[in-house]
Amino acid sequence: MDINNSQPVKERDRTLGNGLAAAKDIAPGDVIVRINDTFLIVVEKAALEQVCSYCLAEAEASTLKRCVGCQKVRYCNATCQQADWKLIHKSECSLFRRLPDVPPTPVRALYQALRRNLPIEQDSSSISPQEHHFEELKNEKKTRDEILLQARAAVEFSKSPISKMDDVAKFMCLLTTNAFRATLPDDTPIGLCYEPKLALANHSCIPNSFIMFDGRCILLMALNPIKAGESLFISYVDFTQSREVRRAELRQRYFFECNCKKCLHDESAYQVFQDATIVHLEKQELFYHSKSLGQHAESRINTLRSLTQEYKALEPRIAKFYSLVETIKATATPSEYLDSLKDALSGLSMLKANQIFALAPYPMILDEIYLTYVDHNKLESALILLLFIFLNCDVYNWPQPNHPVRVTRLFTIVRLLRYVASLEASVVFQHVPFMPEEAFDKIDFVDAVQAMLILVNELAPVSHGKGSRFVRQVEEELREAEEVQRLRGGVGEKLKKWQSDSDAKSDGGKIASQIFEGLRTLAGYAFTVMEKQTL
Ligand SMILES: C[S@@+](CC[C@H](N)C(=O)[O-])C[C@H]1O[C@@H](n2cnc3c(N)ncnc32)[C@H](O)[C@@H]1O
Repeated sequence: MDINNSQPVKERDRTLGNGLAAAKDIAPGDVIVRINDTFLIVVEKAALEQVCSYCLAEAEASTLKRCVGCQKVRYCNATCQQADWKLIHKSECSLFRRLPDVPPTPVRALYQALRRNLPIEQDSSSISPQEHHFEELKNEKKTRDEILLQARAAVEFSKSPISKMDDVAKFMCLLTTNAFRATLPDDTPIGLCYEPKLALANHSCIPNSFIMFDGRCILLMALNPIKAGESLFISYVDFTQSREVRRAELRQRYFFECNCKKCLHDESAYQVFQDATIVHLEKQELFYHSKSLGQHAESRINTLRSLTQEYKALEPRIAKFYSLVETIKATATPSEYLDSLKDALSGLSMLKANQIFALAPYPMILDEIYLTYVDHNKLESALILLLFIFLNCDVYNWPQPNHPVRVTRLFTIVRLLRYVASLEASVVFQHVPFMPEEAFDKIDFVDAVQAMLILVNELAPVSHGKGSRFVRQVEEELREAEEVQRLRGGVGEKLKKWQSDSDAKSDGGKIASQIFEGLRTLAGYAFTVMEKQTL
């Protein structure tokens, strides 16, 4: 499935600088570019215990083998260790042994570039000219000092000639503007990645493509159908945030004012959803009916139009929420933090009354509450809240079903369902005594695990790439779920049949429909949960 790297044609767009464009017509979920061995990847300090420093596979620290020399990095096996030794660790290992701590990630990136003799000079023929905002960064004293300090450290550590300082400082600016956050399949950040070919992709708050990592391999994948010659846009920021938040981040880090359609007209998630080209997948349809999502979005757009003043009046409360997360989270006890989140939510009661759940910061507050439940092992409540977030926020904020954030959410729902499935019903009720018994009536959680995994399995190749680690993991978990079902002698075979024929009217289709209806009912208790669930 490799695509020739030279296929995406570069185009000169006068307003955005260099960019990428599609070389041929592309369908959602297609891999536009696949680069098997990325130019530069550095695992950050916080992830060193959690991932193999060469192939970037996640594993328990106890199963990864520590480098006996520096004791800092870990590997899956001897093959990964030898490959990394050859690539960079031979140098880095002795550096780590000399230093009291692992140097900052950008310094290690520069060090690696210098030790590997990567072509970092801007006029180098192997790196096409890229925006590095050297002048802008130079003008900000704090940033300039930091960049110079980091460049000096890298030059010193790598024993490079001091004459390289200028190039190194420029490359540092290039990294600041062009590096990607390397991530695990579930979007957990694990380091820094620089890939010159893909760094040319420009930004839009309504992107038509996205970056995906699969170990050391980096993919550019399509969200929408894209015609040959059309520009490719990824999003540099969380595009579900408000326009102010997005623009501030883009200005500060990338030095431009975003003028995409969403920014120009301050479009809401519901408007973007209505304009999006969404591929309807029959199995997913049984969980969320896209027709009713469309109707709901349309009526939210009308409601928002009639509530312009009231919505404007919420701005101070919204600003308060952002400062809350930054300040209180670090100092308050978890219970106090949860109470503040609920306060923030009740300050936005106008949005709840009008069922406008997809607008920032409503989903962010719900997310924080959900994460607080997870952190405190309130997993039944976390499940109910996540189902609500998925069905009321995510489906609008990430309109394309193959968006990796959406698919990862579904997979997290599977994990929580599996936890509940492992408990006796009476134990579940003890954990959430405030839930009425009938809330769980319609659901067999073991069946629900299988049905949801079928949805994730359908999406994983178009969200994470065919044959990727994530796809293999989902396939493995689906096989396990089927085996459990086989031993139980339940509806597993019928669901399996539905998986291959997608027939909503078949026995399996009807069973899946009932399961999803049960899950939607459960999501309907999200506010009961938030009212009653303490830590
Ligand atoms: C990662 S680079 C993308 C490639 C860049 N256009 C180039 O010519 O090298 C990021 C920089 O591209 C420019 N850029 C990207 N998206 C843009 C947009 N939507 N509007 C204006 N400038 C943009 C900004 O200067 C930004 O700092």
